[in-house]
Amino acid sequence: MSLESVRYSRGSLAVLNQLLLPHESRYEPVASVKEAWEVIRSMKVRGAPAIAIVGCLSLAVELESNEVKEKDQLVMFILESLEFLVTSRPTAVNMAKAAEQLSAFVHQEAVRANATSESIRKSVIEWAEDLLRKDVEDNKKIGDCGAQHLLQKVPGHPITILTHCNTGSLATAGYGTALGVIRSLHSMGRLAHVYCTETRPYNQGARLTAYELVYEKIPATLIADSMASIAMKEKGVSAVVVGADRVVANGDTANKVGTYQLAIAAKHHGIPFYVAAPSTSCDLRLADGGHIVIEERPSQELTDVNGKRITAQGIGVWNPAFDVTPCDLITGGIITEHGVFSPQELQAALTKVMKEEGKRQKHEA
Ligand SMILES: CSC[C@H]1O[C@H](OP(=O)(O)O)[C@H](O)[C@@H]1O
Repeated sequence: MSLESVRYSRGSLAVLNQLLLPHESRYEPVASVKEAWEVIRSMKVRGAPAIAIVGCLSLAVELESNEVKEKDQLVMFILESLEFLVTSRPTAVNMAKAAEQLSAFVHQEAVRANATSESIRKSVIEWAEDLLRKDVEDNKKIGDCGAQHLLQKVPGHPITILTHCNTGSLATAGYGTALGVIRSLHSMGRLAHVYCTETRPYNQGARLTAYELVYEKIPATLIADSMASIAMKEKGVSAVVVGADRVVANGDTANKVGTYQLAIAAKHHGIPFYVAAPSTSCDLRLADGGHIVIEERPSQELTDVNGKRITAQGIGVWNPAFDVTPCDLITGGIITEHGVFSPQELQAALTKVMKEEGKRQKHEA
């Protein structure tokens, strides 16, 4: 069994088919951008960071294996491929952000003196490989920084966490975001227990998070989504920590559907509510959550269980894959690889980091 969402070496990419977990651990090859689009759309691969990583690595694999194109043709192929990958799923920002950054990078590379098809092809492959490496580094920083923050701010140790959906190694390149905080607390010996919600209708919690927690022998209990409020009331939950698909400028956060009601329940019980997200999941171009496109998925995900219909024909179905938690309900803060910020602090903090990063890159160029 494995917890790696992707297996990559230059010229070769395989993804763990998460639709089969926890019963079967099957890696499926992805040899092209088109195949990546399919595995993302079908949710064989899911999770905001993992979507961007698989998308960009699929381009790298296709560039590695195809004959080298003429320079202008190559640039056009790369730009069109990235544009296509962004259409696979609209709510998580990571793929769109990576596509925008990689497109700008390709334009820069293409106008360098002595730029060739080969130099462009190689630099794009290396960019995609850097994304994979950096995600694991970011997640470990999120985990440790979030754990330290919780130990300082949250009363009552060891700590009990309630989390939603799957934000672990199966949603990222490894370690995870909210589940990264849980991993870090566990490795410090300061985690009492985890309550993970089943997360209907895809069951990321029941099928994926429970699998990760059992795999690493982290003490945890699975609850139905409907049990979250009573768990907060009766199970000594110290904090709620969830992931994110898109955190916008004012701190409003799109995450798996059901997150919004967890934040409302946490507020009612006086339990701090945290979002754990890398800066790659932050979109400062959107002022507030009202601008986030919410993906609606096929009705069969609600009407069927294991391929068998459980509801009457003719019933209407609404299946939004995400909801938006307003920033005022994110009472604990937003845990990033750069530190923990209140929703009000986030935009200035990330803008400062981006400026410093820009200066560093200019200095290195
Ligand atoms: C590491 S954040 C993962 C994030 O993505 C999940 O959505 P999906 O399973 O539909 O891709 C969920 O919202 C998680 O919080």
